[in-house]
Amino acid sequence: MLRLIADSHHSSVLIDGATRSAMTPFRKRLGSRSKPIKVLVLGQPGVGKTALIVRLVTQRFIGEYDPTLEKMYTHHTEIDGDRVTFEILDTAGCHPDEHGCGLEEHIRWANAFIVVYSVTDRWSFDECSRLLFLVSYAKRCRRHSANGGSGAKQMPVMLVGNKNDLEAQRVVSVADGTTRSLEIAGCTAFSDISVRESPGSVRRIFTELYRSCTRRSSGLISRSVSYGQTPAVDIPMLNRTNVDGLRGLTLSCSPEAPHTDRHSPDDKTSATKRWMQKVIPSLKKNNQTLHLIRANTYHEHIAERYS
Ligand SMILES: Nc1nc2c(ncn2[C@@H]2O[C@H](COP(=O)(O)OP(=O)(O)OP(=O)(O)O)[C@@H](O)[C@H]2O)c(=O)[nH]1
Repeated sequence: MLRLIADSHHSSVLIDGATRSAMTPFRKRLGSRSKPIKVLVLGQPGVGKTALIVRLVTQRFIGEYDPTLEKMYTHHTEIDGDRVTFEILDTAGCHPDEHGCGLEEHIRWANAFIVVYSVTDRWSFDECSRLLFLVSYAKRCRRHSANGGSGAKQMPVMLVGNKNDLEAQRVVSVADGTTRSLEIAGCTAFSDISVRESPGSVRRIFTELYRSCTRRSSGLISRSVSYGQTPAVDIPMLNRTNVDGLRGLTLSCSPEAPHTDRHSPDDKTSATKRWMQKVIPSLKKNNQTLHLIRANTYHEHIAERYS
């Protein structure tokens, strides 16, 4: 069994099964959060669930992971000055139809969800819909249960397309992922990343989950989309932004920054607009509005509206 060792900044412990617990020293922070955020990581076998979690807790990409064991990880970190503990359950390729899989129980246990697919595997993407449906159904049940409504709205669900370093083998486009995340009720964010190439994107996913749980991400923004920073992507780097007064999907880009798009001779702004043309129909269908915030005018909160 793989055992992870605490590093200097983020004390991280792997727990065998869900029953054993472990504590590691943690230096005092300004703020604190006593309740751990329980994150359930779902997805088909081989999409990179374990790699994603291991990347978070060790900052390493190990390459090969035990495909059969279900594992619980505890990760202590600091976000926005708060001490944060994540309990992360890796469902290890558990298929929804498998007998004794315990998926429903896991969904009940969790208060944040990451549903992972591989951008090189269409089936893993299609199966996400079912997982997202199960999660969203469980959330609705909690909301309607006698006293269970309180936390239901704060249960973020993130759809993550992994392995975008394998651009040549990509069969699920970023637009597909974005559209799916907009179509499925209860999905709060979408990210197209490479666990292997972009450790920062993994960290951003968990930061986003924490902020959603604590309602610190702008409540005005109904969805968020982000990309791992990799030269292989055929669209520019876009980040979710918190901008007061805007509803819908908000993106920021840096048109003045040197573009890293090796597939297109266009500058970032053109690439952004091209990409938006693909996404806008699905936004309209879902009554979403897309705002493009230029990074250089971001602080003045000047937005160009595309709707
Ligand atoms: N190229 C590439 N390979 C990746 C990436 N993430 C994971 N992998 C590889 O994909 C394979 C499967 O990764 P795992 O983390 O074991 O996938 P899993 O979803 O946990 O699989 P199960 O445990 O079977 O459910 C491994 O060989 C990883 O090295 C990535 O971002 N890029």
